[in-house]
Amino acid sequence: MTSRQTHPQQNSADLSQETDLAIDAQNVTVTYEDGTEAVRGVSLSIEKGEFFGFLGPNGAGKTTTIKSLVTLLHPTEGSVRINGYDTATEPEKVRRSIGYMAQETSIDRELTPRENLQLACRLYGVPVDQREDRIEALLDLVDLQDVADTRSEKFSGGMKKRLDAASVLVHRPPVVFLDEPTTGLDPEARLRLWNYFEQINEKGTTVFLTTQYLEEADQLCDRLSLLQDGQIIATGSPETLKSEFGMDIFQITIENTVEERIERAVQAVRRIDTFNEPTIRTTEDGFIVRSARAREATSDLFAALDDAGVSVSDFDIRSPTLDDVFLALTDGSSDTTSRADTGMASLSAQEVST
Ligand SMILES: Nc1ncnc2c1ncn2[C@@H]1O[C@H](COP(=O)(O)OP(=O)(O)OP(=O)(O)O)[C@@H](O)[C@H]1O
Repeated sequence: MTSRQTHPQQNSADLSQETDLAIDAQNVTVTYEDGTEAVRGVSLSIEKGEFFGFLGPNGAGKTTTIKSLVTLLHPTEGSVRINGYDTATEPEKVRRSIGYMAQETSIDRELTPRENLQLACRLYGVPVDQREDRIEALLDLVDLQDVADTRSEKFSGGMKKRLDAASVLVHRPPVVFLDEPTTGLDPEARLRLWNYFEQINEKGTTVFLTTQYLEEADQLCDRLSLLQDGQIIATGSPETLKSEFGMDIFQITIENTVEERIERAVQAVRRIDTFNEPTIRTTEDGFIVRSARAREATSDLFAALDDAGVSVSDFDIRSPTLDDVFLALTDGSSDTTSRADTGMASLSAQEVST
């Protein structure tokens, strides 16, 4: 996690106007030519130094929003100011004051990491006398010193992403936009990238990160917004969202599992008043109860199961995760909905090397 303190000396002083907000978007709406309403009335007020997550399933509108913020797309409605600059009237100033890591890596595979960073320095107008030091520091940051002079063509997906991350930082932008930077990476590569993002944020850089990974947002972000169908459905710190929307989860495994016995157990649990409108979902070998009062109802639960003649072989009670928040908010807490139905990904999902 991060300090919200900004350290202006770390970033080029002329890249940001006097304002407390790094990102100030009001009522951004994007309708594509074919009529798709990809983003509908999104407003964001992100302070300098924040690590902000923008979270949503495939097609929720994350990339469209990020493109509106980095001047690659004109919103149909609404306004955006980045570092105090208006994206409609001062796009050049916005571009100079940001780093943007797109979903597709933009590195030149024919070039070595050092050459890629030299190229980025030229493109971003980094003063010639500062280039060498910055390149060395960035190669260190992303652990590519050992392969600094090797052509990047055969690099792993994680190495390419690290190089890409370094190349958007050469001009020390006060704000960086990262569009699903860890999608498709293996867990180790993902953890390394998280580490770099945390480091740049600790040095005062505002980070705007889109991700499908709830755990990623939970781990890194000071605050986050959940996006669904182009609209923000909740904003807050991971802790606030979990305490506001997540309910404790009680998972029960019962002995000698047969459908009839599970059903009998569920009926018994439904009659427990203490739970106060719980959501109950059956599993292969038992059931899961979601309730704001799961912990208080523990002894009632065991008594009810005992009365119903059902023996428990295992149980677990846990605090909600952001997955649970998302399920609750998207009305996915019904008996039949699983995480897969939300389209959100988990870090335990199949890893793919790019
Ligand atoms: N150029 C386009 N023309 C028409 N519709 C588009 C265009 N680009 C995206 N869309 C649609 O807009 C919606 C939002 O897409 P967007 O790529 O912003 O979502 P996303 O949350 O970034 O998803 P993903 O994680 O898959 O990249 C989707 O329905 C998508 O099909």
